[in-house]
Amino acid sequence: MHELAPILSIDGVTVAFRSPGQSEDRVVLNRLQLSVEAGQFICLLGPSGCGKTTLLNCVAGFQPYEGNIYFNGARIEKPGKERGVVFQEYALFPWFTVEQNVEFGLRVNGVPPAERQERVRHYIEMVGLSGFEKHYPGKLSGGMKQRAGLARVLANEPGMLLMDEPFAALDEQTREKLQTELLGLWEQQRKTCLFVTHSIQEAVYLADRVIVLQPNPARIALDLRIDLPRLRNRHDEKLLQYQAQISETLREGDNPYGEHLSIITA
Ligand SMILES: Nc1ncnc2c1ncn2[C@@H]1O[C@H](COP(=O)(O)OP(=O)(O)OP(=O)(O)O)[C@@H](O)[C@H]1O
Repeated sequence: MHELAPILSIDGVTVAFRSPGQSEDRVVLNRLQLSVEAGQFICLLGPSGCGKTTLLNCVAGFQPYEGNIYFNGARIEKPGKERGVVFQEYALFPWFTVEQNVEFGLRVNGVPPAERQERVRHYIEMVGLSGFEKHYPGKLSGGMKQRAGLARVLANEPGMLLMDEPFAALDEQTREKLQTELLGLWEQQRKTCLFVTHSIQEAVYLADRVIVLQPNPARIALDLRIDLPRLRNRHDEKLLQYQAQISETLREGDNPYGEHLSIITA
């Protein structure tokens, strides 16, 4: 049978850090392997400090690593506009309006003015911020800031979205709303997503595939396909079974630092 070539191939990736005052490196990622097919929505879950952000940063091109990461066949060496990163803290310029924030990356990337304007309009509308173009981030709610942050990244039309706990700073109601909106956007474009979260519920609601990492160094303890159509019912029995399976894996984890208590299970 013909196998789809992965769009993202993480092959033997190792990252070690030297903490201040320590004489030895701490290996956070050790020869990690992961293949992601185009269009897949992957959630990375694991105890605090296990290396989720480090892995995402390697794929974003922010973090040097040993081994190989290929995106669309090219080795990742530095950040690139084909990989859009959405952070928890919105990463908006406070002195720019919403539309100026969305336009900024397009200017930097030399997109011609007419196309820039059209893309700004299109993506602001897509995230539901039409009417707020002239507003400054300081005047927006957390959910609206994250919508603006998403529009800013989507406007660059990246091939993949890298999201590091993008909804963690939001209240529960807003978070759930944005999760559903994100899936709406994802259904339209089917971009490959790598999404870091602490929330098991968020992971099973969003993902095609949940990757559970265990720490010291990070290893894949569970690679779980979430085989349910979207939009999912958050109380669906099968969804709750997936949640229980993930909780169980996290409990079984060997975690001498006891940091897994930060995982949100309920
Ligand atoms: N630049 C750095 N220098 C030294 N140590 C680092 C650096 N970046 C990360 N680390 C360490 O690497 C480990 C993994 O960090 P990372 O942020 O990737 O974990 P995480 O799983 O994303 O954690 P969290 O869920 O709390 O965000 C942690 O022990 C962290 O302290």
